[in-house]
Amino acid sequence: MPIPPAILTPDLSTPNATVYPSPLRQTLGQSVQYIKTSTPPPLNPPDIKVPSPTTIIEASKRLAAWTAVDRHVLPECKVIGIGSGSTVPYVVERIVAQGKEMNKDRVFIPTSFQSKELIVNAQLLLGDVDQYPALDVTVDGADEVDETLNCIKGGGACHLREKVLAEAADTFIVVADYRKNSDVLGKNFTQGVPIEVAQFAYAKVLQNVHLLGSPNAVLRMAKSKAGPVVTDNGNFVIDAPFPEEMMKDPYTLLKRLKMLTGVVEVGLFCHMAKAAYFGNQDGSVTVKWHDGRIESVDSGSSPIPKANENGKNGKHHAHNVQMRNVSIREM
Ligand SMILES: O=C[C@H](O)[C@H](O)[C@H](O)COP(=O)(O)O
Repeated sequence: MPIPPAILTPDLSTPNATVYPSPLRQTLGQSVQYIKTSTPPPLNPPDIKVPSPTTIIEASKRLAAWTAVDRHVLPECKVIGIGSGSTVPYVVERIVAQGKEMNKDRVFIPTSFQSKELIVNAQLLLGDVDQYPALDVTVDGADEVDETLNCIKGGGACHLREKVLAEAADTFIVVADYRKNSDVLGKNFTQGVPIEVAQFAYAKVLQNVHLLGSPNAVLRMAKSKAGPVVTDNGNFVIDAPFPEEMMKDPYTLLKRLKMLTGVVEVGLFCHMAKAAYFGNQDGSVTVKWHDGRIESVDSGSSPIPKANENGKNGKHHAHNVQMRNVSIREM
């Protein structure tokens, strides 16, 4: 996929609250507020050919990733966590598009072998959390996100390092396509909560996870290798589907799972994300904020980004894809 050559310095203003206070839905004891934002930065996506279901999903991922990078990977962000999964390449793509000058004094911390490769291949400076235990921002994908920004992560078995970098960052941002936008975890991502376990302890942990309410929990097996998946940390992964009632309170479930001896990390990320960006089929981006606000960023009617006119001298110029003013709508 071509990296857009433009060096963009978008209008990186944060959402500018014209707040509509009517309490439409309760989340975390707060009312949902639908907000109107200032004109969001234009996107400048490269050409994508004829839409097919796959490219619509990919376009949705890209829209989410680019919008999130434009808003949260700001010039002052110098230590940046790079998540894992199929949405994160678009995050790196957009960061690269901010230009060499912007990136020359930044360091990028990977959450996996995959994201290390992305950083190295993009010729960005690779760092380690050993050297940089405090990050400005981490941007990562998710398998599912609920109403209050709890996430299931670890579909790619990367959730231990991802959680470390999510926690270490001042700002943790999630990017995903519309399929991940959910009200209760486990509805869309049905394979279960990923639980990284020490190899030695897996059978005992599995037994305990069954007793804890997930009788169908299994050890994750590799696809092109005989035997189980082994994480970047040399551990195994258990996938544990829990009943909806338990998934409605993921924080309690997280605490119970973490108490099991042999569990290294659980792929439930509770109360961590500041915002989650979902690219939609219609070309809009839904942004769920940690305080319950839901924003809809309309980038035009087509789900497939059109060709662009590149910016010059680090400034924005006209783009064919202009994100219109944010519309307010109930969801
Ligand atoms: O272990 C993998 C990570 O948690 C990913 O961020 C997650 O699985 C989402 O990946 P994708 O963007 O490919 O759906």
